[in-house]
Amino acid sequence: MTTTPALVPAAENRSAAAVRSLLRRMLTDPLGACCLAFLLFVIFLGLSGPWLAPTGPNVTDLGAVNARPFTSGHLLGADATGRDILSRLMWGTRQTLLACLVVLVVSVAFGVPSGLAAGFYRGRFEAVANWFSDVVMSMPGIVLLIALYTRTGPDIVTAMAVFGVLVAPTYFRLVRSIAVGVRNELYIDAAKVVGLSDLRIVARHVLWAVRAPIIIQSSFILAAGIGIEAGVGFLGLGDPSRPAWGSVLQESFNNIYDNRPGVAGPAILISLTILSLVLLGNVLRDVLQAPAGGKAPSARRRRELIRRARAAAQPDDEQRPAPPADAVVSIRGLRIGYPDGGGGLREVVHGVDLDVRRGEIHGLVGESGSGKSQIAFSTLGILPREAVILGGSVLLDGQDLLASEKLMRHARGRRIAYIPQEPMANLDPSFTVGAQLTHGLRAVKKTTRRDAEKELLGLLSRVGIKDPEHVFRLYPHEISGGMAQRVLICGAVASGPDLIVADEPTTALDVTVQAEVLELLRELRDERGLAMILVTHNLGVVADICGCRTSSSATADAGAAPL
Ligand SMILES: Nc1ncnc2c1ncn2[C@@H]1O[C@H](COP(=O)(O)OP(=O)(O)OP(=O)(O)O)[C@@H](O)[C@H]1O
Repeated sequence: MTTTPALVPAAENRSAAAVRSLLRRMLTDPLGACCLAFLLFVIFLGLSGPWLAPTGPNVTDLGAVNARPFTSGHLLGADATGRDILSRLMWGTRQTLLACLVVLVVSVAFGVPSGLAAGFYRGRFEAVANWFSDVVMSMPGIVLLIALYTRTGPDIVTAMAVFGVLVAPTYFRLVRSIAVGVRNELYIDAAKVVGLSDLRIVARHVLWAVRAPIIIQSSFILAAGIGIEAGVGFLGLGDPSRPAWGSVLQESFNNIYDNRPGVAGPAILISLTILSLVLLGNVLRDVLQAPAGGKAPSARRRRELIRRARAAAQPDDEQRPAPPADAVVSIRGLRIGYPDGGGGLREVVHGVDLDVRRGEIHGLVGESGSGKSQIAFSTLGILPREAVILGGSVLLDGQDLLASEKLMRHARGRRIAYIPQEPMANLDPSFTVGAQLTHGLRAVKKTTRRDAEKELLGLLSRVGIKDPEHVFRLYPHEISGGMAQRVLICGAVASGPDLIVADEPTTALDVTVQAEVLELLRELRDERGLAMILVTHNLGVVADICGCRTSSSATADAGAAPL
């Protein structure tokens, strides 16, 4: 017995659901819906041309020579030989769409596989492919197309295939740069370790990562294809026996002194199609590259969600104990939710009360996903954009930080500091340790650079960094994880905060360094009378550093397990 067959329909359902969700999000965007509707109309125009066009593409009506738009029987007018412009545009739509499709297929066929191979394998292939791409990009497209005309005659498909080769480097560069990043991800190493071939890894993981940028880029390439096809036709390089948008525009333009409004039909159609494709590309970018957590709700929607959540709250939810006088920070009735993607809200923190006193390290424990980080982030005002604070307060000196962005900004870094989980990821690799610490301190404290450096060197030594002058000049990649965490602790305490929020500060460190860092935190608490919120999974850490004073009120989504 195997469960594999059951997984296939599930995966298919998931991708069908993803496509449906993408379409829904595009259609709910008014701009996306309008662009899509217009492009569907253009496709309909092309497909229905032979049946719905008022006349054939080359039928002349000598009575209608240079007829203006809205003349009877000629909605968009007629050209100098009496051919109906609307009919020629409808017949020509197929030729134009075919030309765009050729550009797209050729450029994707050349650009995407070469970009994937160059980004994934790098080395000599990448160097050669880069060189080719640079050479191709430096070629003057229109001049090449004119030169081609002299050899092949009016062959729009060949001309657009050549244009496809000329724009292939845009895909190559895009795909290569993404593939270079993806190949270093740990899941690629994991895929190699389980024995997947390079081809399967590229097809399954790398191609998946580049799919959204390729789709977005394609709409811009299609727009460029229409422009180039129109340009080629306009220069008279198209096939005179087959109408296309560019050649219809050229005929109308040649006749502009006799029938000025006649240019309007083809010009508007070409412009609107290019505009729709470009705008659709922008909408696709917004939809496909929206943050994983989803879109932040609008202010109106946010108010509505808060109103509904408050209406649904139990009456005793609002009756909270008054904050004790000696608390540095008090959280009361904190409730946080996230839009669930179906118009509702998923509440992840359900009414948390918490007081932290001076000199107290308050352990915040709970199983993964129970909302510990959400509570910590809300005291710092750094919740994700899509988070909705449904109720409650974070009181510092009796003032609610959640009620005023100005208060929160002022408190953050000065009164409340943060020690993160991943020390390396929180240091900018482009700047030295000293530059980052000095910049951070001078952002919250009026002091000269020299004084700031002096103070920071003393603090670095205090947090256990040997030879602080040397470390001050090093870049983050030149120090160890434990040293990086000490540097961040130094940065956090430098401004003399009242409260430190430490989000799993020892998780990324090895056991010996963990113990040293915890000891350091305890010493700093004792020396400076700091209050601390310590988010952790590690009950040993809690027992060691927090004594018996741990939160018993973090009742969040997945069922916190307070001590
Ligand atoms: N940006 C987001 N969008 C939607 N839901 C989110 C987002 N961030 C967090 N959540 C949800 O909020 C809940 C609490 O997350 P949080 O990160 O606070 O958990 P945690 O207790 O800190 O977990 P861990 O110990 O694993 O870090 C989780 O169910 C999570 O799925």
